[in-house]
Amino acid sequence: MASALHIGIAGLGNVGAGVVKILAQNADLVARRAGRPIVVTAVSARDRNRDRGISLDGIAWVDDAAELATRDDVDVVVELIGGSDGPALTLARRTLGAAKPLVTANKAMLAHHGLELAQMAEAADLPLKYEAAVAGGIPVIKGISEGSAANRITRVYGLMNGTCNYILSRMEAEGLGFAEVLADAQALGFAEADPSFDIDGIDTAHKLSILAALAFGAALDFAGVACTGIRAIESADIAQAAALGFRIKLVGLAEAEDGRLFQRVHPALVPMAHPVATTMGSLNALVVEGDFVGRLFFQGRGAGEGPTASAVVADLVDIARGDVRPPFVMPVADLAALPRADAAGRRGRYYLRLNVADRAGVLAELTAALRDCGVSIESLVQRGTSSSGDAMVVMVTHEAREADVVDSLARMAASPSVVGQPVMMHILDF
Ligand SMILES: NC(=O)c1ccc[n+]([C@@H]2O[C@H](COP(=O)([O-])OP(=O)(O)OC[C@H]3O[C@@H](n4cnc5c(N)ncnc54)[C@H](O)[C@@H]3O)[C@@H](O)[C@H]2O)c1
Ligand SMILES: N[C@@H](CCO)C(=O)O
Ligand code: NA
Repeated sequence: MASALHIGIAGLGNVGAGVVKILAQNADLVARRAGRPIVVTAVSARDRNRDRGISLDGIAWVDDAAELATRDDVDVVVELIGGSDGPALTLARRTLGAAKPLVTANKAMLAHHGLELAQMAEAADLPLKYEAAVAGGIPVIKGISEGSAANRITRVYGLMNGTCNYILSRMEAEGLGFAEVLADAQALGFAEADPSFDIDGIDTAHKLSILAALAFGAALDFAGVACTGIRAIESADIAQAAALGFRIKLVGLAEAEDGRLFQRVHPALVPMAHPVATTMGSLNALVVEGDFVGRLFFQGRGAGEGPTASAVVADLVDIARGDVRPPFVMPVADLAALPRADAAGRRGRYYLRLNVADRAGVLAELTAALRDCGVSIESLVQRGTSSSGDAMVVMVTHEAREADVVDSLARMAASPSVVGQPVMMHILDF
C-alpha cells in the first residue's frame, strides 16, 4: 500500500471530532478505498483540554491553525472552523498558497470567497473539496459534478437547512412555538453558531449559490440570492396550509433560464405528496433536474457530526486517489457571469394570509385590491375571531404574475382593517 496521506484538522467541534472518529473507527476500510492510510497528524482548536470523546494521542497540537498550512507533517488541510472570513479564510488561502489540497465544510466561506479559492486551487493544480458544505452527508456535490456531468441542468431546489426543517416539523407535529424548538436544534449540534443564519435563510442561500454555480456553470453569485426566512410563519399558517393540502418548507430554488440566473430562498407551500414535503425533521432533500437524466432526488442528513464528517472523509478519499478537478467542474474563467433574472414576471400560485379586524366590508376591501391587480382567487378561508378580536383570512390565488400579487398585497396591507404584516408564500408547483 502507498504511503499514508497525512492530514491536519483545524476545528474540533461537531464536524472535526466526527472526522477524527471516522478515521479511527473505519481506518482499514478507508485505507483500502483510498489506496493508502489516511492519518491525522496535527490538529488545532480553541480549547486544548475539552473532552471531545476522541483520542488525540500521537497527534500534534497547533495553537495557530494557519500553521497547519506549512507543517511538513501535513499533506492536506481540513478546515472545520467556520465563518466566512477570519481564521478559516486565512487558513484556506495559506493552505492553497503553500500548494496543499484543502477540504472544507464551510459554505459561508465558499459563498463569499469560493471563486477566489477555486482560482488559487486551479492555478496550482490542487484539489479544493467541499462535499460537506452543502447538505452535509448527502453526496449532492458529487451527484451534480460527477453523476450529472452529461446533463444540462435547468433547476435545482430543495431543503438545505436541517435547523429550519426541524423547527417547522416540530411546530407542525407539536404545535410548539419557534423559540422553544430552536433551542433543541442548537442542542442537537446542527444549528449555526449564529442561529439567524439558519432561520433567516442565509445558510440556505450560501448553499444554494454554491449549487447554482456547479449546476449551471455560472459564476457564483451569493449576493444575487433573494432571501426570506421562516420568522414570520405562525402555527396557524402551518395548520391552514395542511388544510389546503400543503406543508410549509424553507425552499432554496435556483433556475437558469434564457441565460439568466434566478436564485431564491423562501418559505413555500409544497404539495403533501411531493418528496420534498415528506422530508421531515432535520433531514435535507434536493431535487436536480437534468435534460437527459430527468428528476434526481437526494435525501438524507444534511447536518450533524456523523453525516457531515462522512462527507469530509469521502473528499479525503478522492484526494488520496489523486482526484484533481476544478472545484466548480469547469475552470473559473469558463464560468458564465449570468445576469440575474427578475422575479416580477414569474408566474405561480400564492398563499396569502392576513390578520384583519372582524367587521363588515373587510373581505370586500381585500377582494377589491386583488381584482384591481388582476389576481384571481382559487380559495378563501376566514377563520374565527382571536382573543384580540382579529380574524385570519387565508387565500390561495390562481396562477398570477408575481408583481401583481405583490402589488395587491401592498394595497391590502395599507388598509386600516389589516392588522400587522400580511404573509405571502409561494406554492411549489413542480
Ligand atoms: N455542524 C454541522 O452539522 C455542520 C454541517 C455542515 C457544515 N458545517 C460546517 O462545518 C464547520 C464546523 O462546524 P461545527 O458545527 O463543527 O462548528 P463548531 O462550532 O462545533 O466547531 C468549530 C471548532 O473550531 C474551533 N475554532 C474556532 N476558532 C478557531 C481558530 N481560530 N483556530 C482553530 N480552531 C478554531 C473551535 O474551537 C471548535 O473546535 C462550519 O463551517 C459549519 O458551517 C457544520
Ligand atoms: N446549520 C446547518 C448545518 C448544516 O450545514 C443546518 O441546520 O442545516
Ligand atoms: Na453534501
